[in-house]
Amino acid sequence: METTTHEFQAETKKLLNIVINSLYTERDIFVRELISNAADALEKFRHESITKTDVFDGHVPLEITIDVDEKKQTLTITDTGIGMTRDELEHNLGTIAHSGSNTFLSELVEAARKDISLIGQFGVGFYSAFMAGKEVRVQSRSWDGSEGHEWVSDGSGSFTITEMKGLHRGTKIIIALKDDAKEYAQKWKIESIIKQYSAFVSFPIKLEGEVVNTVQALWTRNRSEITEEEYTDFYKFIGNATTEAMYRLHFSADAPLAINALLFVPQENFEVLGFGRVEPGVNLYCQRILIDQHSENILPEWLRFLKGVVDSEDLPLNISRQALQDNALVAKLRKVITKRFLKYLDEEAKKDEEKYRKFWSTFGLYLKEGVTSDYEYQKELGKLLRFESSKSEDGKPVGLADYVLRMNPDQEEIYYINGPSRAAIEAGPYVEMFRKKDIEILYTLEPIDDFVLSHLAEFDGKKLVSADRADLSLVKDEEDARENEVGDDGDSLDKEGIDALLQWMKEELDAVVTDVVVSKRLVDAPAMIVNPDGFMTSSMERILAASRKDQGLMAGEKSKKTLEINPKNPLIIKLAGLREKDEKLAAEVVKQIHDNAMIQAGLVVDPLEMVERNYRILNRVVD
Ligand SMILES: Nc1ncnc2c1ncn2[C@@H]1O[C@H](COP(=O)(O)OP(=O)(O)OP(=O)(O)O)[C@@H](O)[C@H]1O
Repeated sequence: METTTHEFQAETKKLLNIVINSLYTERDIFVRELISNAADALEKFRHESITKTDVFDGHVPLEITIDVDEKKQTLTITDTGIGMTRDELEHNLGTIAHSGSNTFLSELVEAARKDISLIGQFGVGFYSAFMAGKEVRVQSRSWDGSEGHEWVSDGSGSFTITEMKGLHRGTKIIIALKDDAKEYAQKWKIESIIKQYSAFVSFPIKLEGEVVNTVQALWTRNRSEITEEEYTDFYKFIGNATTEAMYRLHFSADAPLAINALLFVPQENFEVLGFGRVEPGVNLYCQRILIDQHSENILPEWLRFLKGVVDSEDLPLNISRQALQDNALVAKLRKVITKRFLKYLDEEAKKDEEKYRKFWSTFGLYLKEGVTSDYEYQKELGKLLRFESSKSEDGKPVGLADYVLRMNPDQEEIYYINGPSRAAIEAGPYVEMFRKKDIEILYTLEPIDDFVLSHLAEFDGKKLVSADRADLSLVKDEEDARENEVGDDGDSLDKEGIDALLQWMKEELDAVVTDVVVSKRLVDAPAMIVNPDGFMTSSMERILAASRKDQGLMAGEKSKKTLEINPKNPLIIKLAGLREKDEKLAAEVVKQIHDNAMIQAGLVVDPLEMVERNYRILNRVVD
């Protein structure tokens, strides 16, 4: 019979190399990977056979069989699943099927370097067979009934495929074990791995003729009958996790939709650990039959960190994966489950804020992503956001609902200001008036925060307002206004002096500001930059400029700012005097004040020009 020889794809060779040489401490997972592939193949077959009648070997029971042979040192895993045609064998077991295989690989290398045990979370897939096998044979026959084939490789660089007659539907994997992997030919060893990793596989696993797993869908059982241990074991199984989950939500509903959902929040955020974007971790079932693994449809993208299952009897069993995407029922399910989960988080936060804070620091970024990308859940998400504030303890962010409770009776808006750190914000000009009037202000310390709050726009009927807005309504009452206005107490400038100074400063700064005005808000600082348009905050502007630069785009038109000055500040008072004596130097000082205020706003100035000017001023000082 004709045998063809094929080279592994370059990426596959790399992967094989890693699998064989660096993952040996995590060897046990290869059993889990092969069982999970077998279960996938069975699920696929079950799903397909619902709609098709002409399936090959239709009478064969759906199960996984495992046999060990201590004498021959082999381990054999057989499934009666969907099987593979010749082409599928060549393609699926010769290349890396994952999308973006190269990124996957580099992440894998990265993970191997960091913490080998984390790699188990990703699933190395079929190739993990070579962790323990010196040779792997895959005999497979597709459910379409075409002739079966055998695939053979020692994992070094190539594989062969030969036609093989008389096979049943499904796949048999025969692993000739390496000398140092003999233990995998022992029944107890395999049994303990199955108990640890594969207890919840939804098909019988027969080890040497004996069923060793409980084939029951945990999520369909009554909550009160499920033990903590069972939940944890199930989470470990479904999330490939080694620890228990941070949060768990198990809920059922009958109307308007029949839903059974079991969702887990992991302990770690793998995206920030440097593993790239995580795949969605929730599987969609209909009456216990898997119809969409790692479903992208059942939850919004920003909940991709969740693990678990959703089962709904209302879904048509024969729905194709493509049809799921724009199925109205799936959209409804998504909405119900998402809202329920967000409500659950809010309840948990109320019960144990400390624990929720841990969740927030690990997964808060996803919820922020939700606010900026999904209008539908903004109200629910708003309650879950946390920020540091002028009234929060360092490192203990507060929620918007708490802020609202503490608001002054006459306060109508919720204020926030962006900055690189609590210390930097508190030393800056924007919080001065808030401090003086004892009004709480939120500190947005992350680049994305201002986008989040501007998308949210309001909370509990109160507008969210950045404190770098020009038209801040904070100084409303006349008293304040008067207090901050120019007095004639000799310490400050008179009205004419001020007007003249403003006029002149405006001329000097004409190219960079829209206006120079007397501030009603500054208490100590000489000046600050505010945004006249009130839409973009300085932080948002900085980030957009940086991202344009990253993308190699031309810098956008810079929006012009307004400079507010404090006529009670000694520097400003003396500036008027200096102007009379040495207008040239005074003009340099004006420009420097502007640049300083820009820097405090987190905005970019021309460093070359600014440093040169700074030296010119210093030279005069030391003269
Ligand atoms: N027992 C099997 N029966 C049928 N097809 C299989 C079997 N094992 C593997 N395959 C096919 O080979 C492909 C590659 O398997 P591999 O385990 O490397 O990746 P995967 O299963 O797609 O990804 P992951 O393991 O990360 O879930 C699978 O997608 C599947 O199409």
